[in-house]
Amino acid sequence: MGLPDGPLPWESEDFLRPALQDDPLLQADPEELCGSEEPGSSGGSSSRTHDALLRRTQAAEEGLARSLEDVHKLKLLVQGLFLDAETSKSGELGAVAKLREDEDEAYFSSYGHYSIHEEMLKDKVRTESYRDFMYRNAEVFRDKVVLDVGCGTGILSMFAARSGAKKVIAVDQSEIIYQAMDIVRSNNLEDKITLIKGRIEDIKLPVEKVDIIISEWMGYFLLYESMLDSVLYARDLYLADGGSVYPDLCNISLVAVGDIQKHQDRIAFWDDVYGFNMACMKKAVVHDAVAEVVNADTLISEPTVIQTIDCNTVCLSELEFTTDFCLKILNTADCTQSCAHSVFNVSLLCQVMFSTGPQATKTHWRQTVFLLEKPLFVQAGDELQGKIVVRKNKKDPRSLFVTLGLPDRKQTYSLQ
Ligand SMILES: C[S@@+](CC[C@H](N)C(=O)[O-])C[C@H]1O[C@@H](n2cnc3c(N)ncnc32)[C@H](O)[C@@H]1O
Repeated sequence: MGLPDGPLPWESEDFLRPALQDDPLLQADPEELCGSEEPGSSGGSSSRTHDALLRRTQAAEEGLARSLEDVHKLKLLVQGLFLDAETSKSGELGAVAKLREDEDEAYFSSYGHYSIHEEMLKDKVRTESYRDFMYRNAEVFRDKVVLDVGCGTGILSMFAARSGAKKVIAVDQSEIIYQAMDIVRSNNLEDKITLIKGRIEDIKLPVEKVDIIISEWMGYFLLYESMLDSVLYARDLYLADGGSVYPDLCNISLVAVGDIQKHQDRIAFWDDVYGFNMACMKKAVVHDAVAEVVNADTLISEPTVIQTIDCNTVCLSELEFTTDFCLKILNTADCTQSCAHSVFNVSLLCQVMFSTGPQATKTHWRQTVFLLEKPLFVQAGDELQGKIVVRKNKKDPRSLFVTLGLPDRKQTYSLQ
């Protein structure tokens, strides 16, 4: 897959101009439309704004109707403004929330199959960390209303219920929720856990506010899948003052790796494949970030944190970032790749944390490897300076582009 090449049609001003140039409301500053209302308030001006926007959408549909597709894009834009106005504390609406159902279908159908849930449930580091933090902090959950964003089989909801939550609302868009309904009944927790099928961005919860949001939203390289966007959406709309999102603190670290064997397997391999030169394939190979287990013996630097996320305060824009880093080299070697991993932390009374790093117990996330096209010679004691840029793919906001700048090179990788 190539790099993003310019804005989508509805992102360009030219697309909007013919439709909107005479419409003062749609030309208004988005901040004016958002006003200063609290998220979730059913105050008049947001719904008025919504009505007015809808009226204008209808007019736009009648007047414009360049094609059904154009009208759909316009509706999306208006819907985006409406949601901004009514729901988002920060005034931001993530690209994931704006995805059409058909654009996001493959994502949710992948979660409909039992096997992905089996893999996650069998990842003891992950699942036991969630269990331990809820069971050991039962006083935090007692009599609370809890929202589980993306409940899957319902495992986190059931941990929360067993920890004494008064009510748990479990939401998932994928078909796995039908299994969760059976699972919850089989464990006699139907009085406590309410399951709702739908995207958190599309449904209305049966309560105005929740005390706690739990979610297992973490993807490869922490941010792949962009599911954190959905958790932040839920936080801004439903979390009561003084409420908490768990896990709360996460970070992404980078470390240098010297693994010539792995490099040859993936790069030099193409020079001679059964006697044929396939070197042109290298260009494709080096742009793919790969999730794999890195042998801890091949690490040649100290890890360095490139991003810290506090789920209670982070805003959407911070999920794309640029960070300068410095890797302290410990061993003289050819640096063949860098690898990223995450640490998840739940800073409660009884703190629980786990790492997906190469030196920790293996998890289903493994590590994310960024292979260097050509190895880079480094010596013990060197400080390898670099810059990392993380951006969502505009054409597919659940996937990411990561650009790694090192002293004499720059490479962009895609995570998809
Ligand atoms: C990583 S799985 C976690 C499942 C479960 N919580 C667990 O810990 O085993 C994420 C789940 O969130 C669901 N999900 C992702 N984004 C969602 C959204 N915006 N609305 C509703 N469900 C969502 C997916 O369908 C998937 O089942």
